[in-house]
Amino acid sequence: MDDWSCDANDALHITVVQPGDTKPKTLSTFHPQFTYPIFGDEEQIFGYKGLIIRLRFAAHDLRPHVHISYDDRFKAVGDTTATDLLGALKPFLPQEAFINLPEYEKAIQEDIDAKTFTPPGKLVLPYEVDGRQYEIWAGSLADPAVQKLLNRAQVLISLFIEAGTPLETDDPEWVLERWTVYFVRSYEKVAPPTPTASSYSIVGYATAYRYWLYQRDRSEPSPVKNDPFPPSEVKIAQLPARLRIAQFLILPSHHRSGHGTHLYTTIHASCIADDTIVELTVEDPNESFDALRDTADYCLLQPEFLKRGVNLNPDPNGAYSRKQRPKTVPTNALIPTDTLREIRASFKIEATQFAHILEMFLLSQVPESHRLAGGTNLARLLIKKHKADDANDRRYYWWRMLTKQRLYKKHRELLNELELIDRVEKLDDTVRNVEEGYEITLGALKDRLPDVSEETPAESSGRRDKRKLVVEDEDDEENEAELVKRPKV
Ligand SMILES: CC(=O)SCCNC(=O)CCNC(=O)[C@H](O)C(C)(C)COP(=O)(O)OP(=O)(O)OC[C@H]1O[C@@H](n2cnc3c(N)ncnc32)[C@H](O)[C@@H]1OP(=O)(O)O
Repeated sequence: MDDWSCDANDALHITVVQPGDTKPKTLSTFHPQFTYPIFGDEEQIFGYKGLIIRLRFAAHDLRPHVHISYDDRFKAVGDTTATDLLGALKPFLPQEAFINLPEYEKAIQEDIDAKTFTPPGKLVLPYEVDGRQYEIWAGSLADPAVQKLLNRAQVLISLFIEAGTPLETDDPEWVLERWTVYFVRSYEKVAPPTPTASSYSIVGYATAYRYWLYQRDRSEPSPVKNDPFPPSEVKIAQLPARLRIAQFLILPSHHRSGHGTHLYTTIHASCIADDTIVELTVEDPNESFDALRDTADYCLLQPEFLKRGVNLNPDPNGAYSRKQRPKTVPTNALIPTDTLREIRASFKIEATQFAHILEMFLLSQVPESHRLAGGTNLARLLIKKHKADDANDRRYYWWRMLTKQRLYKKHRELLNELELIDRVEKLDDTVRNVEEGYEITLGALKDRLPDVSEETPAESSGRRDKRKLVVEDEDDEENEAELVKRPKV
């Protein structure tokens, strides 16, 4: 029976086409990353030999088509039958994808609107990569032209984003506006292959929606009303909101050329320019998106941190000269918390993401020879702690304490279920994993940014306020088990 089974990811070919001299020509072909939403968890198709499911998209307007071919098909034996391919594909593709191939090819070759096609919405950013021109356009999902394109593109979400789900595009207009589905697509402007062809070709797209930010003035009594929602005088799209990136996709043929970064920074720039948006968030980012976002946010924030002299104070509240280590992590004396709050608010970066970028930056300010990556003697540091002779060793000590403080606060419930010794060990392992993840990102950024890690750190502003709580104490500096490698913690 195995002979009749094949890997669904291999069988599915996604092809981007343009009109050619006599019939459509292929611009790029690639396989999906996931087919489990369509063909089940095993991602296997039963009952075909030499199966090819070709999913074509017109390069400019994504007109879709699916074509199935195979050498042989399993003849049913009892209840055992070949996978119903059309039945599996139909819920994921627009009806228009199921016309016959000659009809589709004719539509591509003779598309009289192609020449004048421009992506719906507004041009937000033209840019160039390796001498080729690209553009990012943005439009509201309430625009029917945007809806049409999104409906055609959405199958790609199931095929490339784990647990990604298509958006509902037939919601009432006020919902579509609320999601302000801030929709960004990136198009490559290519020389048209025929006089009537479009010069646009898709590279990727992203959607983002406005998440209403509840800000109640607690001095006012709460007015409970039973009026219809939304009230007619309220424009949902103008209420204070977080912008949340929901789907984000660059086609495999264009990976690692900076398009994802252009798309992300364009969305981020639009947030900064929009007074109604308070911060940018991301829905369930995966590891590669996190890598992209970390590098992009770091490039954005690093110059600001340097300009504002952000660094760790190696001697908070004179701790170095005292015998007793402070009982709590003296956050306000270690880092300029007011300045950082201001930077975070003006760059509209979500709190945990900001903490990651800040930790990464503060780590980079400790010369590498004083960090784990440079082989620093951690055992000795854990004995000397805040009294280490070298200011950079103390800076690194306090970096670990600050990072542990955040991790402890975030995972307090989980950690408090553990015995003290296990808790300490777990936290220590976690901070180590976080540090390793930061070192990977800092390494990836080396070519893009000037290396500032060996610079003399500025002394802190010496604020004295204390903050409650923190990591247990850290005679416990033996830390903890895992909360995962390269964890987003
Ligand atoms: C909210 C969500 O939708 S989460 C889901 C995100 N989307 C997907 O996973 C769909 C499939 N994948 C993709 O669409 C793309 O791989 C993306 C969007 C994740 C990345 O897009 P790209 O255009 O390749 O990113 P870009 O070229 O701008 O990369 C910028 C940096 O991010 C990091 N990066 C990007 N992709 C990866 C990866 N797969 N692994 C590790 N690091 C990565 C690298 O540091 C890279 O810089 P470098 O190439 O100089 O090393």
